[in-house]
Amino acid sequence: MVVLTRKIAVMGYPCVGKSSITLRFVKGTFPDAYDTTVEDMYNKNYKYQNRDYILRITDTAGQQEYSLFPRSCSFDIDGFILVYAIDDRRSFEVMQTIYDKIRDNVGDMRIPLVLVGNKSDLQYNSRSVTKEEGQSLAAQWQAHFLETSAKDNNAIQQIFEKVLFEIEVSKGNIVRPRANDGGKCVIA
Ligand SMILES: Nc1nc2c(ncn2[C@@H]2O[C@H](COP(=O)(O)OP(=O)(O)OP(=O)(O)O)[C@@H](O)[C@H]2O)c(=O)[nH]1
Repeated sequence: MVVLTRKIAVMGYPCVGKSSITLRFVKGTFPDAYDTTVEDMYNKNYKYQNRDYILRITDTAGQQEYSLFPRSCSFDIDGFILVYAIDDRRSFEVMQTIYDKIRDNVGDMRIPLVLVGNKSDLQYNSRSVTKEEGQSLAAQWQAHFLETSAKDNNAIQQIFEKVLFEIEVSKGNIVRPRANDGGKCVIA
């Protein structure tokens, strides 16, 4: 049996839910207490489109505008998940800076990347970034966009499936569907 290894980095401002998203996906749990991450690495066996994967997920320490780009994300990462929290405007504003640093490290080609607005469960009380703003930023990057809640387990699995889809497209294993294909993808 062939098992494919794919490396994914989860990046973003502190306290936006990077660890919570990762733990929700890897272990199915939501940690109650907030614990600042230095850097954690998780492995998850995952089946996607009839292929078996080991996903190696790096949950990075939160990045501010002037943080150094984590060495662990400088090379050998197949796809990125960039997370902000919809109730934290600052966390959205640093997304472009983090994206620019990824580009500096990875180069010019299209980067397999998903932009995530987390904490969607707070949308009625404390939203400070609109869904349209998230969509528009992701469109500029030609990236996928999702609003999620690690707390409510909303759209978490989709984050990882979308990044995996982009990774496989970039490796030529899946052909991106054309607009008139009715959204079906073709396994190469
Ligand atoms: N309401 C709500 N709270 C969340 C959600 N996800 C995470 N949190 C809370 O946000 C806080 C930070 O979550 P973490 O997952 O530790 O965030 P992080 O981005 O990994 O933080 P750093 O390690 O400091 O960078 C914790 O109190 C979580 O319980 C969510 O979807 N909804």
